[in-house]
Parts: sequence; C-alpha cells; structure tokens
Amino acid sequence: MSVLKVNHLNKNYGNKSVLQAISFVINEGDVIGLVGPNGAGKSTLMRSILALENVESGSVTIKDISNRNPEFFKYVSFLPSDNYLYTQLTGYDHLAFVGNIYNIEKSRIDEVIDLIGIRTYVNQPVKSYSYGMRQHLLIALSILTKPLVILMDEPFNGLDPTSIIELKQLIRTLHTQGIGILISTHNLDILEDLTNTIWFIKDGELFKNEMLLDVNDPYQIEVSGSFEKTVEQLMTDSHLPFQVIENRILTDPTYDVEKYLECLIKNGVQIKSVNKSKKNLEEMYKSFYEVNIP
Ligand SMILES: Nc1ncnc2c1ncn2[C@@H]1O[C@H](COP(=O)(O)OP(=O)(O)OP(=O)(O)O)[C@@H](O)[C@H]1O
Repeated sequence: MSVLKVNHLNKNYGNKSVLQAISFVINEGDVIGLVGPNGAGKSTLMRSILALENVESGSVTIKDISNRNPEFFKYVSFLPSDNYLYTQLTGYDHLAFVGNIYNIEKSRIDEVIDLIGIRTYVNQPVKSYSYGMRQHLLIALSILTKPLVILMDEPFNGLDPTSIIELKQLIRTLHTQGIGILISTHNLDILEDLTNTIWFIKDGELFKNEMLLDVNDPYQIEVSGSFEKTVEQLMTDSHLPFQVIENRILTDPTYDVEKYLECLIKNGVQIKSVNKSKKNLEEMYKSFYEVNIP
C-alpha cells in the first residue's frame, strides 16, 4: 500500500533548478536507497519533503495529509545528517520532550531506549556523547512516534562497524514492521546489502533503478549435480562464449540463453536457476554517472 506520495516537486536555488518534476511513491515496507554525487540534490529532496524548503511547485502527502499540515509529522520522521541535539540536556530529556509533544507513553520511551541500546548513557548529558552515541539517540528519536516513513540522511556516517551492523539490522526490522524507509548515502556497499531498490539523482532528476537494468546484461545459469565432462569443457566444446564462477555460468549477452541451456541439458547437467545477472551497484553507479577511472 502506498504511504508517501511526492508529486511533481520542483525546487530552485536562485536560477539553478535543483529538483525537477520529481514524483514517486513510497509503499509500506519499502527500503529505498537514494544515491547521487555531492550536490546532486539528495538533502534538498529530503528537506523539501519535510517542508523545510519552499518549493516552486509540487505536493507531498502521507495518507492524503499534506506536508503543510502539522499532522503530517506524526507519520514521517527524519534522521538528519547534522546533529541537532541540545548538548546540556540528557538523551532521556530529548526523548521525553518529543514524547510530550506527541503524547507518547513512558513505556514506549523505555521500549525505544532498549531497542536502540542506549540505556547505559541515556541519562547523561549529550555533551558527553561520542558521535556514534549521538547518532544512536537521533535514531531513537526518529522511531519514537512509530512513523510510517523515515527519511535517513547519511545514517551510517561516523558509526563504527558494530553500530553499522546494528543499524542495518534495525532497518531490516523496521522494514518487516511495514515502515517505509528512504536512505540517502554514499556508501554503496551498505546500501547494496540492504535493498535492491536504488534511485539515482542526476541533474535534479530522479531515476529509478528499474530504468537502469540493461537488457544486455548476461544471464547467470546455476548448475548442480555430477557430470562426465566439466562444465568448462562442455561450454568450450559448444563454442559458446562463457565465464564460470563456482557453479554459475555467465553467458555472453549476444548469444541466446536457450543455446546454453540446450547444451547443458543435453549433457545431463542439472539447472538450478537462471537469472539476469545484476551489475553490482558500484558498476551501475560508474556507468550511470560516467565515472571513468583509468
Ligand atoms: N541554501 C542553499 N542555497 C543555495 N544553494 C544551495 C543551498 N543548499 C543547497 N544548495 C545547492 O543545491 C544543490 C544540491 O545540494 P544538496 O545539499 O541537496 O546535495 P546533496 O546531494 O545532498 O549533496 P551531498 O552529497 O554533498 O550532501 C547543490 O548544488 C548545492 O550547492
């Protein structure tokens, strides 16, 4: 079910168009990676969704409630890349403050403290927190209201490997609870681990990854079982170009995949699966943004 709807958003800074007719929908449980080079407009998009920017045109709604209506913020929360915390106050003060605004029970605050694992320091002033501890508090604040959608701007920055693993796990848990998550990050490896849905921003336009799947990508044929000749030998005999990686054969996209299958089946090789081989995200990024590294 669709939750957040962004319709035809346009945003300029002076004469410069930063967002151009951006439209999309975030559905329940979506985990979407938002990728683009520095200055591409990722933060501007998030800030525009949250009505922190005046946009030229377009609309943003959740459950048909506009982002111009304060009720919108019951359902959407933001994990900012900048650390907006009051250093004299404790972590608990922050949670209680937000809890007060939204009438949240103390038991929910306790639940979140344990879920995010900040119990040992939540009563200390934020000025004594490390960067990672502050990030954990921001994450706790972002889920306190049980939002339907969370926007995360560079959530992995400054986290140690343990915290990265924990945050990835938390994102997976939020996903299973049906929360839609839009994550802006430069960390392609982490993103690739979390989701297949990657959106690229380029020159103010949004490109969804479905558009980037290349019809010329090779197939991967996974095989199993024992056979007289090695798979390498079979492929060589068939004069079909191929690569073998463990028990997977990568086809040459200029040849029909059926030819490979015919040859394998004829020789008694068991086919476990046939998939379009997805380029890894770094390769997709390089080809989309025309990054040439000699
Ligand atoms: N307040 C502002 N006034 C004028 N131009 C701005 C302002 N904020 C952002 N911009 C410009 O808008 C464009 C998009 O910036 P934005 O911060 O959204 O990019 P980003 O993709 O989040 O970049 P990064 O990966 O570096 O965080 C950039 O060209 C930037 O210079």
